[in-house]
Amino acid sequence: MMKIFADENMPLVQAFFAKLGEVTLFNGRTARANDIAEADILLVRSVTQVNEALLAANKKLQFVGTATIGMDHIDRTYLAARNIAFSSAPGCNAQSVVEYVLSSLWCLAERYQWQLRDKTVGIVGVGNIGRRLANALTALHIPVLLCDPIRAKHEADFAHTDFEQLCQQADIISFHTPLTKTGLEQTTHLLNATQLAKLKPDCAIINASRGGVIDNAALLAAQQQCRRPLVLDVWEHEPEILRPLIAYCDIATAHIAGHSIEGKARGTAMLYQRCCELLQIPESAHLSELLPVPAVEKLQISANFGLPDVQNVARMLYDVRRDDALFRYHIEGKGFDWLRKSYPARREFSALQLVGQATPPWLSQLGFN
Ligand SMILES: NC(=O)C1=CN([C@@H]2O[C@H](COP(=O)(O)OP(=O)(O)OC[C@H]3O[C@@H](n4cnc5c(N)ncnc54)[C@H](O)[C@@H]3O)[C@@H](O)[C@H]2O)C=CC1
Ligand SMILES: O=C(O)C(=O)[C@H](O)COP(=O)(O)O
Repeated sequence: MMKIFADENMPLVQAFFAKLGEVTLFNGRTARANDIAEADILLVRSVTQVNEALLAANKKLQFVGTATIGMDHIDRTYLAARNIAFSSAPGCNAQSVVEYVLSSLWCLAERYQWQLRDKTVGIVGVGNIGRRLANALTALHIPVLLCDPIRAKHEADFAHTDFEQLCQQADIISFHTPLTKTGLEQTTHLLNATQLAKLKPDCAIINASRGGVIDNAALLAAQQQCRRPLVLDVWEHEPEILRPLIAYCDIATAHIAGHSIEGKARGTAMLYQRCCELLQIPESAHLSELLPVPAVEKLQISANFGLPDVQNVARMLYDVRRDDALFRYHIEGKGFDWLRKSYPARREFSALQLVGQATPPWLSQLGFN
């Protein structure tokens, strides 16, 4: 019987994988080689470094899956050398991150009395998340600048703004790149002391990508010099983050931007589908049948429903201030990993059906059903 080892924080892993083999759960942050030496299939999330140190003792491993978008914790070169099949879950929680950013923008606009339509949002990294965010902001009539040099190289019609220019022009910058450490477009410390000095004095920074995309020490120094609006979901050296930085954040959260129920569950479902393909067996479990029924399924809207109302409806589903309050209350005591493991349920906009005579088309651009 197949031995499947899965991170204990993967939702629905028994529901999906129990028919494929014997499922054993493990602590993703502390897992060592002996813990998973018997695995035929290894399913992880972002906190497990999958490399030779972890896998050298396991000679039978056939497949590694990460139920995440980011892959910076996976040594893909080593897996290829061992001829171990690999899959991530591209886009699984992209909408969840977009809704995190939208909630943060509405929170900042309220706090600083901004009119978001008067602000230009620079999106750095325009893949699954960045493009969805750009669509949503456009639906809200918020101007955007797009920075993605890799897409610019391959897509003649991509409206690229280079990073230097974006830093000088944007009123708000949101990062959505992978964390890469090599290559011409590497993103480690993409926002460093030099670039920070070039931002508009009140340019807001939002990071829900990876902590290392921003030099956190330089960010702290810059904030101490001249405090700007700041939203951090990801931090360098998680879970041992730079604690003094928290006081300089408007919103501080524990790497939970992608943690909607749908976002995490889609990750498990995508790995299940990939395993079924590899094992050449038909899928017998389906996400639509396994997601819990939302507390609020439908909302009747009238012809008067407009953009100001969407913020109120969105806040009913998710208000990032909840996560910020939890973070500040528990970070010193129960800590970063506890905050992630015990993350309260959060449903995506798609869980709510807005019913009306003529629902505005921009609602679907925001992710509503
Ligand atoms: N905070 C959280 O909970 C979550 C964080 N993430 C992070 O967000 C990242 C992005 O996610 P997706 O949009 O789904 O990935 P994606 O791979 O679809 O898009 C990333 C985009 O960044 C671009 N890029 C790479 N290097 C760049 C550079 N130097 N400057 C500008 N653009 C660059 C790529 O060309 C690509 O279009 C993930 O790699 C992951 O690290 C993803 C999900 C949840
Ligand atoms: O998908 C990604 O990439 C993320 O950053 C996930 O939100 C990470 O979630 P965990 O695997 O750390 O629970």
